[in-house]
Amino acid sequence: MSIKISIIGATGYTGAELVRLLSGHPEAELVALTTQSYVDMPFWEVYPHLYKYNQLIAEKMDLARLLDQSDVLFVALPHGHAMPVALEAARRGKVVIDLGADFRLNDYRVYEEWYKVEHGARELLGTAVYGLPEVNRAAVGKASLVANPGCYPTSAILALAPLLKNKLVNLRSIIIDSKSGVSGAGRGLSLGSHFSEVNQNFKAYNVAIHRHTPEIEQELGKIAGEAVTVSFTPHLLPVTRGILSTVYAELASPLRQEEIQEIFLDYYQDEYFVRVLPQGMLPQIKWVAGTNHCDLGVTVDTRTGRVVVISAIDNLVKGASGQAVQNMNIVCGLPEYTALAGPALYP
Ligand SMILES: NC(=O)C1=CN([C@@H]2O[C@H](COP(=O)(O)OP(=O)(O)OC[C@H]3O[C@@H](n4cnc5c(N)ncnc54)[C@H](OP(=O)(O)O)[C@@H]3O)[C@@H](O)[C@H]2O)C=CC1
Ligand SMILES: CC(=O)N[C@@H](CCC(=O)OP(=O)(O)O)C(=O)O
Repeated sequence: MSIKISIIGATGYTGAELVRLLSGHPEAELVALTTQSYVDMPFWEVYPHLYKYNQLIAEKMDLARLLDQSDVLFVALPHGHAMPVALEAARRGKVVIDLGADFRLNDYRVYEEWYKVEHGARELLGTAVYGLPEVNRAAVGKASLVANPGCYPTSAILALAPLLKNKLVNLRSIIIDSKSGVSGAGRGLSLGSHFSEVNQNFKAYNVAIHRHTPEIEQELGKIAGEAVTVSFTPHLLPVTRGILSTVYAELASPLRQEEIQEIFLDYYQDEYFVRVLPQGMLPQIKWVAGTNHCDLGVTVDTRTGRVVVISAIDNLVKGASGQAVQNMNIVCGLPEYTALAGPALYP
C-alpha cells in the first residue's frame, strides 16, 4: 500500500514534525507540502534537519491539485483555515486530519464563542470524529474527517479518563494545572515567544479563559456520561517541547494507592502509547520527548482525599503530529504504531 499524502501548512512546527515522522513511514508517500511564506523553496532548506529525508519543494496551496494527488490531507494551519479544505475533501471523498481546532467542538456556537471565528462548515461537525484513539478508537476507524485533539486536552483527558469512566471523582472538583514548551505557540514570530521573554522565566497565561477548556469539558463529559466542569490553567515553560499536566480531583470515596494504580493499569493495559509508570515513579517531559507516548503517574493523597495524576507528553508528537499519524494509521487499517514506535532519546 502507498498512501499519498499532502501536508497543508507543512512549514509550521507541527507540519515539519509530520514530515519527520512520515519520512520514516513505510506506507506513506509525501506528494505535496504547502507553505505561505516559503513558496518554491526546497523543504529541507526551511528545515535542514530533514536534509536528504525530503526532496519536495514547498508550494502554495492549490487545493484542487492537492485533492487530485492525495488520499489523505493533513491540515496544520491556524484555526479557521481548515473548513474550506474539509468541505472540498468531503465532496471528493478524501480523508482529512485537521491538527487545528476547527472540528473539535461539536457545537458551532461554542466554537464561535471561544475562537471568535464564524464556523464555515457547520454541516461537517456531525461527521467529524475527535481523534483521541485511546478513548475513541472505533469511531476514528470509520472517519473521513478527524479532528486531532489539542495538546493540553490530550494530556488532561488521558490523565482523567480512568477516573471518570469508573466514576471515582467528584465531577466539579477537577483542577488541571498544565505547563507547555514554547513550540506549542507555533513557529510564527511573537513577542511572547522571544528567547528573552521565555528564558529563565515561568508564567501562567489565559487563566480561566483558555480555548482548550470547552474541548476538555466536552470530551470528559462524554466519558463521564454527564456534564464535567474543570479549572484549567496553562503555563509557559522555558523549554522547546513538552507538556506536563498535574491534575487534581476529589475522590468520591476513599481508595488505596494500590487500588487506583490497578485501575489505571487495567484501563490502559492494551494501549501501546500510554505508559502508567510504576508506583512512586513520576513522569518527566524528557522521558517522552520526540515520542508518541503519554506517561502517567497516579497518587492518592489520603490526607486531603484527592487523587493527583501527573501526565507528560511531547506537545508536537502525542499532542499533535504523532497523534495525527496514529489516527491516519487507524483510518488506513495499519498497525497503530507504524512510524511511531520507540522510546525517547534522553536517559
Ligand atoms: N504547536 C503545537 O504544539 C500544536 C499546534 N496545534 C495546532 O496545529 C495547527 C498548526 O500549528 P503550528 O504548526 O504550531 O503552527 P505554525 O504557526 O508553526 O505553522 C502554521 C503553518 O500554517 C501556514 N499558514 C499560516 N497562516 C496561513 C494562511 N493564512 N494561509 C495558508 N497557510 C498559512 C504557515 O505557513 P508559513 O510557514 O509559510 O508561514 C505554516 O506552514 C494550529 O491550528 C495549532 O493550533 C495543535 C496541537 C499542538
Ligand atoms: C504554549 C502555547 O502557546 N500553546 C498554545 C496551544 C494552542 C494550540 O495548539 O491550540 P489549538 O490547536 O487548539 O489552536 C496556546 O496556549 O494557545
